[in-house]
Amino acid sequence: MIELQNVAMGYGGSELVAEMTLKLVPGSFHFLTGPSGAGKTSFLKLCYAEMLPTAGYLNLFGQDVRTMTRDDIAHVRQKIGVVHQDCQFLDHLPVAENVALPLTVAGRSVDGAELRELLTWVGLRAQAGALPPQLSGGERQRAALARAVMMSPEVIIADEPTGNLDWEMSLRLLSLLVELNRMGKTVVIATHDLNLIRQAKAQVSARVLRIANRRLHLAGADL
Ligand SMILES: Nc1ncnc2c1ncn2[C@@H]1O[C@H](COP(=O)(O)OP(=O)(O)OP(=O)(O)O)[C@@H](O)[C@H]1O
Repeated sequence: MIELQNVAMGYGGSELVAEMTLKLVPGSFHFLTGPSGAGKTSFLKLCYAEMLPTAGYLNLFGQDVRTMTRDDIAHVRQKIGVVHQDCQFLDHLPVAENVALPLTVAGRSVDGAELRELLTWVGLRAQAGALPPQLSGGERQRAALARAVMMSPEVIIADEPTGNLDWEMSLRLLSLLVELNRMGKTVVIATHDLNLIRQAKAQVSARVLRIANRRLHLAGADL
C-alpha cells in the first residue's frame, strides 16, 4: 500500500536521504528511529504525499505519486490518519468537535454515538466538552489519535506520539496503537524511545526502520 523504490528526498536541492526501498504492507506495524534531524518526519510526509520524492518511484495505494492529481492526493489522505508531533487543535472548540473535525471539514455528518464511542475508547469521554488548552499532554495525544482515526483510515502514522509523555501514559498510547493494528490497521510510529519499541515488540510483530547517514535501513533484531 506504500511502496518506495530507490526513493530520494530533500529540501531546496539538497538531498536528505536517498536509495530508500521499502514496502509497507497492509496490517504491518513499523517503528522508525534515527538521530534527530535524520529525516524521520520527512519520511512520514512522503508516506502521505505531503512531500514528493526528488528521485525514484513512490506508490501510494496502487498509484504512482507522479501521476496523482490534487484530488487523488486528497483521496489518499483520507486513507491515512496522522498524529503530528505537535498536535494542534482549534482551541476555541471543545475536544469532541476537534476530534470530529476531519468529518465536518469533509462535509460529512457526525454520528454522535460513534463519536462518543471513540472518545470513550481513548479515555476522553469526560473531557468531551473541555477546551484543548485544558487537556494534559497525554490527553492531547489521545485526542489527536482519536481525530486521526475519525475517518476510519487504513494507515495510522504517528510522529513521536509519546515524546512528552511519562512512561505510564506512553504505554497507554501504545496499547491504543497496538489495538488499532490488531483491528487490521497499518501502523507507522516515529520514535526515539527504544523502551517503547521493546515494549511493543512483546505485543506485536513490529519491524524497526532506522534512518541514519542518509540511508533507510531495517534495524537489527537486537532492539
Ligand atoms: N520544510 C523544510 N525546509 C527545509 N529543510 C527542512 C524542512 N523540514 C525539515 N528540514 C530539514 O530536514 C532535516 C530532517 O528533518 P526531519 O524533521 O525530517 O528530521 P527528524 O528525523 O524527524 O528529526 P527529529 O527527530 O528532531 O524530529 C533537518 O535538517 C531539517 O532541518
